[in-house]
Amino acid sequence: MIEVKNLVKKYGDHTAVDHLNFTVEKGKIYGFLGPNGAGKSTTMNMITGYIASTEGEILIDGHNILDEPEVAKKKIGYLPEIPPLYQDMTVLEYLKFAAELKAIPKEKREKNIKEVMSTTKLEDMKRRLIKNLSKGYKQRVGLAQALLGYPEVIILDEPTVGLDPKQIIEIRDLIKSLGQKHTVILSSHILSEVSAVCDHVLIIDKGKLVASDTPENLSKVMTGMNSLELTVKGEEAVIRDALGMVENIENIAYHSSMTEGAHDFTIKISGDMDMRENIFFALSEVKCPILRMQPTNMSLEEVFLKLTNDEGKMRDKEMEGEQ
Ligand SMILES: Nc1ncnc2c1ncn2[C@@H]1O[C@H](COP(=O)(O)OP(=O)(O)OP(=O)(O)O)[C@@H](O)[C@H]1O
Repeated sequence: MIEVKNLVKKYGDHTAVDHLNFTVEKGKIYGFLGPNGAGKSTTMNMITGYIASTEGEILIDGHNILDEPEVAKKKIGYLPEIPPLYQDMTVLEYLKFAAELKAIPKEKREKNIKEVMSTTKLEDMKRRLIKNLSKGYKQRVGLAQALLGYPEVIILDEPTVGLDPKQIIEIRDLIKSLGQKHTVILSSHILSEVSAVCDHVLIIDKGKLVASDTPENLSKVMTGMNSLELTVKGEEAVIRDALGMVENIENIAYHSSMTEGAHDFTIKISGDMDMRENIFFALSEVKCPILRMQPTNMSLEEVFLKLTNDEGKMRDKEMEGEQ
C-alpha cells in the first residue's frame, strides 16, 4: 500500500530523516514509535505530501506522492498533531467545508459527512461551535475530517496527546475500529498505546529505522532464552552450586522469594542456547524441585530503550504524555 524508499529529509545541515526504508501493507494498524525529535512528524508530512523529501521516494498504491500528488493524496486521510480546525465553525459547517476542500462531488458530500459523523460519534455535537467542544471531541472532528473522501490510508500524528484517560480510551477504540476498513499509521511516543492498538511497530531513532516487527516479536526477539526466571525449593547454597555446574550460565542473580522454603533466581545464559533441560537435570540431581521456570520477556518499553538508548529523554516524554 505504501512504499518508502531511501527517504531523506535535511533541514540545512541537520538530517531529520536518514535513508528510511519500509513498506506498509493493506489493512493493518502500524505504530510509528520514536523519542522526541526522532523524525516521526517529518516522515508523516512527507508521506502525506505536505513537505517534499530531499532524497528518495514515496509510493502510495504505486503512485509517487510528488509526481502524482492528486491521485496519491486522495488515498490518504491525515490528522496532524495539531488538527487544522476552525474554531468559529460548527462541526457540520467545518465538515462541509473540509468535504469541499477535498473536492468530494457535491451529490456525495451529505452522505459521506453523515457516515464520518456516525463513525466518530459526533452526531449530537454537529450544531456546536468547535471552540466549545472538549479536547476529545475536537480530536474526533479532526478524525472525521481525515475520514472524508473514503481514503484507504489514515495517518494520525500523536492522536491522543493532551487527552484525559477516558478520552484516550475512546480514541484508541475508535482507531482500532478504523483498522477494520483502513490501513492506519499512527505516530506515538507512548509505548503502551502502540502495543495496545498496533499490529506492527516501526521504531525510529535519529531519523533511522531501528526495528520493524509485531509488538510480540519485538519483545520475544530481544530476549529469546537468554534470561530465565526460576523459583526453586531447597537451600540457596546447594541450588547455587548445582546451577554453577551448568554450562553457558553467565550470571545468577538471587532474589528473596514469596514462597516459603524456596528461592527466586534470574539466570543469564550466554548465546542463545536453550539450557532449560540442563538446569532441570542439575537441580533434580540435588533434589531441589523447580516450582517455576520462565523466560524473562522484555516489555516493549525495554526493547525500545535498548534500541534507542534514550532512557532519560524517553521517560520524560512518557510522563508528559500520560499526564
Ligand atoms: N522545519 C524545520 N526546520 C528545521 N528543523 C526541523 C524542522 N522540523 C523539524 N526539524 C528537526 O528535525 C528533527 C525531527 O523532527 P520531527 O518533528 O520530525 O520529530 P518527531 O519524531 O515528530 O518529534 P516530536 O515527538 O517532538 O514531534 C528534530 O531535530 C527537529 O528539530
